[in-house]
Amino acid sequence: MEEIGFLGLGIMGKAMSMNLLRHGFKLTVWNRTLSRCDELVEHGATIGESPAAVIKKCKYTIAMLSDPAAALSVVFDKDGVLEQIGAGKGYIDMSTVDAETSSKISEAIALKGGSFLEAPVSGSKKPAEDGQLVILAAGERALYDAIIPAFDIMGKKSFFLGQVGNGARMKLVVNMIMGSMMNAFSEGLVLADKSGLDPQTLLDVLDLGAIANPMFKMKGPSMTKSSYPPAFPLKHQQKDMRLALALGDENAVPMPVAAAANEAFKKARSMGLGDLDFSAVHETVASSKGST
Ligand SMILES: NC(=O)C1=CN([C@@H]2O[C@H](COP(=O)(O)OP(=O)(O)OC[C@H]3O[C@@H](n4cnc5c(N)ncnc54)[C@H](OP(=O)(O)O)[C@@H]3O)[C@@H](O)[C@H]2O)C=CC1
Ligand SMILES: O=CCCC(=O)O
Repeated sequence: MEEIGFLGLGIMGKAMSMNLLRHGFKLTVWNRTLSRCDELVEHGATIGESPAAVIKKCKYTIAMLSDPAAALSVVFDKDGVLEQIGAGKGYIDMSTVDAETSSKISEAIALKGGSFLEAPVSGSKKPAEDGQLVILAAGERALYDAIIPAFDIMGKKSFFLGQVGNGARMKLVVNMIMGSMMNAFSEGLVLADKSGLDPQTLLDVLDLGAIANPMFKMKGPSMTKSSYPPAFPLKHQQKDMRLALALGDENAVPMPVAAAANEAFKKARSMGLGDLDFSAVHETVASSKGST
C-alpha cells in the first residue's frame, strides 16, 4: 500500500501507527507536541511538519485525536488538513467525537473534492498494539474499501455502518454502556470490601457468572490496589459520556444511569484523576468519607 499519513500520536495513535510500521507500512507522522514523533522515526517513520504537509504528501491520512475540539482544529486551523485535501485524497478520522463534528469535517472535505471516513474504535492501548481493535467506520464506501488493508492490520473486525455519523453514534453508545458499567463495578468492589468480603473473591465469583467480562478481569485486580495506569484516560471517558448524553437528549432517550455515571466521572476529574485510567472513577467511591 502507498505511504499513509498519521496525525496524533497519543496513547492510541502511537500504538496504532507502531503496529502499521511493524507490518511494513510506510508512514509520515505528525503530532502537535512534535517530540512524540521521535520514537516513530526511530522505527522508520518520516515526520510531516504540519497536518497540511502530511496530507500533501500522502494519498490517505489517518487521525487519532483527543476530542471534537482537537479534531476540528487539525482540519480547519492554519496549516490544517483542509489546506491540502482535494480530489484523489482520503482523510480517515478514528478519534471518538460526536456525529456533528464528523459531519462538519466530512462536508468541508467534500467541498474540496476529497473523501472522508469516520472510523472510531473499540478497544484500548493493548488491542491497538496487538491489532485487535474493532473499527466502526462510516462515510465514503470507496475510501473504506481502499483503506481496508490498514484496518486489517489495526483491527480484528471492521464494520461499515453507512452514512457519516453512524460510526460516531455507535461508538458513543458503546462507551456510554462501558462507563456506566465501570461505575456499577466500582460500587460493587467497595461494597464488598466495606461489608467485610474479600474483593478478590468477588472478582472470582463475577468471572464465573453471566456478567463475566474482559474489562472486570483486566482492571479489577489493579483497582483493588488503587492502581490506575492510563490505558483509556478518564477525561476521555467523561467526554464520551457527555457526548452520549447529548445524543440521548437529541433522541429523547431517558438515561438516568448514564447521567449518574457522568457525574461520577466529573467528580473524578475534579479530584485530579483525569489523566489516569477511567477505572480511577473507583476512587470516587473508595475514597469517600463515611461512617456507619
Ligand atoms: N485510550 C483508549 O483506550 C482509547 C481512546 N479512544 C479515543 O481515541 C482518541 C485518542 O485517545 P488517546 O490516544 O487515548 O488520547 P491521548 O490523550 O493519549 O492523545 C490525544 C492526542 O490528541 C492530540 N491533541 C489534543 N489536542 C489537540 C489539539 N488541539 N490539536 C492537535 N492535537 C491535539 C494530542 O497531542 P499532544 O501530544 O500534543 O497532546 C495527542 O496526540 C480519543 O478520542 C479517545 O476518546 C478510543 C478508543 C480507546
Ligand atoms: O474508547 C475507549 C474504549 C476502551 C475500550 O474499548 O477498552
